Order: sequence, then C-alpha cells, then structure tokens
Amino acid sequence: MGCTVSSPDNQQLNNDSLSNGEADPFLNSKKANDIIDQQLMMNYKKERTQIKLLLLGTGESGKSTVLKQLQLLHHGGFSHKERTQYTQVIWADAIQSMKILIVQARRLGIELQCDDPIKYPQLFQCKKTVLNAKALDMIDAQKAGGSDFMNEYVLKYSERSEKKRQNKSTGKIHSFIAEDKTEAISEAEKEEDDADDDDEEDNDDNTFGDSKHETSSSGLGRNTMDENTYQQKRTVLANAIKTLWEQDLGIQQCFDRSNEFQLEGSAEYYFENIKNFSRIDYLASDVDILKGRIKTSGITETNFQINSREFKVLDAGGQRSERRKWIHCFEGITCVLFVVAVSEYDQMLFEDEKVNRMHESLLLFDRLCNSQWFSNTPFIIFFNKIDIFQEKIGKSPIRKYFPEYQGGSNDVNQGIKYFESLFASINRTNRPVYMHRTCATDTKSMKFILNAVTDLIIQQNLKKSGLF
Ligand SMILES: Nc1nc2c(ncn2[C@@H]2O[C@H](COP(=O)(O)OP(=O)(O)OP(=O)(O)O)[C@@H](O)[C@H]2O)c(=O)[nH]1
Ligand SMILES: [Mg+2]
Repeated sequence: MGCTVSSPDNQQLNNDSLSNGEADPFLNSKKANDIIDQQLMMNYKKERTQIKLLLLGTGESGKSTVLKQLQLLHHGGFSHKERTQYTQVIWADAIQSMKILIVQARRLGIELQCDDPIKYPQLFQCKKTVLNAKALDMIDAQKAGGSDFMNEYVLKYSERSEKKRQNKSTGKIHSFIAEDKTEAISEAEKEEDDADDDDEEDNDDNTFGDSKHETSSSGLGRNTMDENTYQQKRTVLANAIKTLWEQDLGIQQCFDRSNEFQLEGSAEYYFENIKNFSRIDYLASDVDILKGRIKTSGITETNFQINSREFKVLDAGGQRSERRKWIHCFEGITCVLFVVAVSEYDQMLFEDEKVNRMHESLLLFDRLCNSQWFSNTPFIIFFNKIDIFQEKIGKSPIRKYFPEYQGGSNDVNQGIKYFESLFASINRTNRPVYMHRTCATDTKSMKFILNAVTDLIIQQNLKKSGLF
C-alpha cells in the first residue's frame, strides 16, 4: 500500500540523499528560493547603482548622434552592420535630397539653370538623370533596414504622406505626460495601436518627385543588373548630383532657403561626398554615420561601462507620434539629457509644417522639466547644432521668428544666450538645469563634453545614494 520497508541499507541511502539535499523537497525549494533571492538582491543592487540616462527632445534634435558619440567613446565604435546600413541610407537620401531641391525650387519660384536645355544642356541632362533615378533601385533595401527602412522612406518622401503624418501627429504634445500614470499608459497603448494601423496603409503610397511609382519597387533593380552596369549607373547619377550641386545657381539658392521646406540636415555633406557613396564597395566612415540620419522608432537601450559605473542610456524617438511611447521609460531615471537643435529656430516641424521647431522644443521642455515625474531628476540641456547656427544667423535673422530678441543679428554668442535664457526661464522648479553648447557630430568636442557630463552624473548619483 505504498509503504516501504526500511532496511538498514535503505535507511543509509535515504540519509545520504537527505544530506545531499537531493530528495528533500523542502531543502530543494529553499535552495531555489535562495537563488531567486540572491538574483533579486543582485538586480536590486544593480538597479540602485546603475545610472539611467534618458535622451529626450524633439525629432532630429540630435539625440541619437549624442548616443553615437558615446558608442565611439565607450563601445569601441560602430559595427559592420551599422556601417553597411548607413552606406545605403545615405546614398538613397542623397538622391532624394537633390530631387527635393529641384522640385522645391519650382514651388518657390526659383529659376533653375538646369531647366534651360538650350543654354545649359549639360545641367539639363543632369537634372533628367536625377529625376529619373529611382533611389530604391539604387540601393540594397534589405541592408538599409528592410521594412522599417521602407516605411520610413515612404513617410519621408511621399507627398501624400505629408498630410498623413500631420494627421498622425495629433498635436497633443502633452498626452504622454499626464500626471495620472495609469491613464497615460492606457491612452498611450490605444494611440500606439491606432498608429500601427496607419502604418500599414502607407505602403502603397507614391514617392515624392517625378518617379511616381518608386515605392512600389522593392529595390530589385540592383539584383537584375550585373555589377559593372550597376556601378556605372551609380557613377553617372553621382556625377549628375555633384554637377547640379556645384554649378546650378538655382539649386544653391534653393538650398539657402531650405528652412522653408523639409530637407535632410546633412544634405550638403552628402552632396560634397557623393562620389564615395556611389561606390558599391564603399563602407560608411565614423563621420558618415554621425552625419547620417535614421529616425529612432520607440526607445533604444544601450549599456555602457563608464568610469567603472554601469550606464544605461535610453534614446527615445522625438517626433510627436513617438512621444506617446515615452511614458514607458520614465521610471527610475537618474538624469534627463534634453537635446535642443538651436539652429532650428527658423524651421518648421517635419510632422506639422505649421509649427516652429524651437517653439515645440520649448513647450516640450516645459512639460518635462516641470513634471512631477522628474521632480527629483537632474536635467542637462544640450544646445546642439551650434555649427549650423553659426552659419545661419547672419542669413536668417532670429528676430524674424522671435521678435523679442534684442541681440545682434550676427552675434552667435548673444543668439545662443537668448535661447538659453528662454529655456532657463521655463524651469519653475528649484533644481538647477545644466547647459552645454554642442556640435554632436564633432567627436573631439563631444568627447570633452560627454566626459564632463558623465562625471557630473556619477557625482550627483553618489551624493543622492548617500555613498559620497
Ligand atoms: N551639423 C550638425 N548636424 C547634426 C548635429 N547633431 C545632429 N546632427 C544631424 O542631425 C540629424 C538628426 O540627428 P539624430 O541624432 O538622428 O536626431 P534625433 O534627435 O535622434 O531624431 P529622432 O530619432 O527623430 O528623435 C542627423 O543627420 C545628424 O547627423 C550637429 O551638432 N551639427
Ligand atoms: Mg534618434
């Protein structure tokens, strides 16, 4: 009946097993509990000592570029996969950027020399080459990021998408930061679902420019050509882009007015280096990757070991439709690094061309800095893109967009100071906001600034945890 007779041999065996703990269910579960407790304690200690740095700011302000600099400083640089991806993306963006300049010149009533076949036959031919080029046939879309790249490409370059992204951008800049966390999360989840539904519809959209059915292409053109023909086509296209860029005065004029429409911030760099990007064996350099742009979707997490401390850096997509996801990463943040593109005082949002980018950044900062979520969290602001700011302020007066600006129209220092004071005046808490002027694409200056910033965060964190 299930009883066992305990023989002396049996008893010895049982005693041995018990002493090994193999057959004792209580001892076994205690062991398992101990392991879980140990793990929890380790996680708890790690959580307590790990520094969580959150990169926030509007779209295109330079958050991911700051992350890339951290990668160069503390992660041994970029992987082969990243280099391959940026090589493809930049080449496609370079082609589209030149198309945009041609089309926008017409919209703005700027006369293009390449529109005159009699006086400028060579430029006319170059224009035809560019407008007929299908960027997706000129790249390996899979290497460029597959379906993520394709969706992004359509959203960026389709005229129809311009309206769609405006609709998607609800204008509800504040929705992500409702003080009631549960309400905000459920709202975020609902809106995220809606956004996903929209994405699917985007796939059959047409592309900006003369190549009407470009996005229906799967980038297969590259596979149907032999290598020599493919390289030849790319070389011809690169020469056309370079010639238009260097010789057509209308293109230059249009570029000077690029704050009036959406153009890649690094378009000039792409055109200047177009021959590199056209080579099929070319692999993006560190600088290319820093200059290249891949919009962040969602939130990425990267771990670093900095001065023997664990850092987790969270990089959030900054466009309006991305911000509803932010709420998911607000917990346990050690420091917020807010990035402002100071050069964008005269530009409109990609997602809503009626809204000034600097105004959006100020509003966003107001909501974040004065929110209960971050009442004990230090804020650092990077006033970024100072290189573009320097070049631009002489040509595009700050006063035109910020009439209360009293500083000199060519004075870079006064100009940045003005924006710094606007941001400082928004801070209604009694904690300080640290500010730095940055050019996130410049590795040398960023090394210095990022070292100072990470030191400051470590010090602050030690003080806060009572370890210092
Ligand atoms: N010239 C110049 N370009 C910069 C600077 N910082 C960033 N950029 C460029 O600006 C573009 C956008 O930068 P990202 O780092 O992708 O911007 P982001 O804030 O991560 O954008 P989202 O992911 O959409 O939120 C890239 O092409 C960068 O190379 C800068 O200081 N100077
Ligand atoms: Mg980004």
